Order: sequence, then structure tokens, then C-alpha cells
Amino acid sequence: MGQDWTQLERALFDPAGHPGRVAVAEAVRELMRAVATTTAATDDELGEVAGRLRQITAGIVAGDRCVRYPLPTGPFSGRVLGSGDPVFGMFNPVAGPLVVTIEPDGTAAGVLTPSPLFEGPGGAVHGGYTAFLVDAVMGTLLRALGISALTGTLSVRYLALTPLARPLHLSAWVESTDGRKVTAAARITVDGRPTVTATGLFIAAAGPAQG
Ligand SMILES: CCCCCCCCCCCCCC(=O)SCCNC(=O)CCNC(=O)[C@H](O)C(C)(C)COP(=O)(O)OP(=O)(O)OC[C@H]1O[C@@H](n2cnc3c(N)ncnc32)[C@H](O)[C@@H]1OP(=O)(O)O
Repeated sequence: MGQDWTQLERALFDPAGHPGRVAVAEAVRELMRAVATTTAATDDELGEVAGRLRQITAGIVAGDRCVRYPLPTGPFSGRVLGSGDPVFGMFNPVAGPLVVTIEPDGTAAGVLTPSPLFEGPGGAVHGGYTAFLVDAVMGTLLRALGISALTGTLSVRYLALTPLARPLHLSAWVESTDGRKVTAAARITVDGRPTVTATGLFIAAAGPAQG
């Protein structure tokens, strides 16, 4: 594996240089969780909170796209830090954020404790969300390996319900490459037990890498 990712992230994206943006994303993440889960506040109280929140939002000029740094292309290893990405972006309140590390052996490992905002049936994590996570960890791995590719076909097998409020351990690796077609695989494990496996057929860009 080539250059250490941490050298690259320092050059391209240093969260320490944007403490306000990182802090506001974290605060909004906490707010979303509180709003979606509170049983203590009355409807009147929440209506009053909504008014105050609208005042805060009115003081921030919104743009059309998430603020994000250009995505580097690999090969790199080490921890991936994201900016505006919805999976691991530290500037994006919707992001887990998933912490992804590209291992020296060319695989990816990630960990995330899912928010109750992503609850699906049976008090477990929504299957669309786990599909989102496995797609992202495979896509990130390919990018880190220097392959700029889009998901062509994603196949997800749900082995068991994925519990909320437990750390999800994600792993991804490349199965095979056939010209522009790259097959990657991923798994989610909770407490040592696999709950989701996935295969992604990624189609590498015919031209230069996209940001
Ligand atoms: C370092 C890390 C940094 C951090 C990075 C963060 C990254 C974030 C990661 C987040 C990750 C998020 C990830 C996302 O969210 S990616 C977003 C979701 N994906 C898309 O939106 C893709 C939309 N589709 C397309 O753009 C095109 O259809 C693509 C690019 C897929 C192919 O169109 P293209 O015109 O280029 O291809 P071609 O027609 O010349 O065909 C070429 C070959 O491919 C085969 N084929 C084609 N399509 C499919 C298919 N669907 N399944 C299976 N196979 C398919 C085809 O048969 C042919 O094979 P053959 O006949 O040669 O054998």
C-alpha cells in the first residue's frame, strides 16, 4: 500500500481547522436524536422548541450542496476522515459518523453504533440503512485502492436482525476484478455474529476519477 492516509487527510482535510463546523454537525446530530426519541417533552414544549430552532436556522445561509473536500484517489491506507459525505462526513449531521480504516492488506474495517433514528422493524436497524453502510464501506475501499467506480449492482443478504445501540463492525474486501468490473464483498458483525453480508459489482470509470 502506498502513502499513509493520515498524511493525505492532514493535507486535504484537517477537522482541527474547522472546529465550529464539526461541532455544529455533532450538536445537530444530538438534537435529531433527542427530538426523535424524547418522551419527556410535551407537544406544546416541542412546538416552542421548533420556533427557536427556526430562528437559529434563519441565521444560517444555506447552500445547495454539502460542504465537502474533494475526494482523494488512492492507493492509501489508514483512517479515512470524511467531510460532507453522508456516511462518514464529520461536517454532515446525518453521517453516523462511520469510522473506516483501510488496512495494509487492502481490506477495509469500519465501526459505527447506529443511532435510533435508523430503527426499522423489530427494534433493529433498518435494512436500507445497513445496505447503505455496506455499499459505502465497499465504495470507500475501492477509492482507497485507487479505483474510481460506481455501484452497478448491490446484493444484500440479511442473516439476522442487526441490533440498535451496539457497535457494528464492518469489513470489506475485493473478491475479483474483470476489466472495469470489480466485485467487492462486505460483512456486518455484531458481538462476533454476522448479521449482514453483501456483494457489490462496481463499474470502474472509463475516464478520469470523479470527485
Ligand atoms: C480513499 C477513500 C476516500 C473516501 C472515498 C469515499 C467514497 C464514498 C463511497 C461511497 C460509495 C457509494 C457508492 C454509490 O452510491 S455509487 C451511486 C449509485 N450508482 C449509480 O448511481 C450508478 C448509475 N449507473 C451508471 O452510472 C452506469 O450504469 C454504470 C457506471 C454503472 C455503468 O455504465 P457504463 O456505461 O460505464 O458501463 P457499460 O454499459 O459500458 O458496461 C460496462 C460493463 O459493466 C456491466 N454493467 C454495466 N452496468 C451494470 C450494472 N448496473 N450491473 C452489473 N453490470 C453492469 C456491463 O454489462 C458491461 O460488462 P461487459 O459487457 O463488458 O462484460
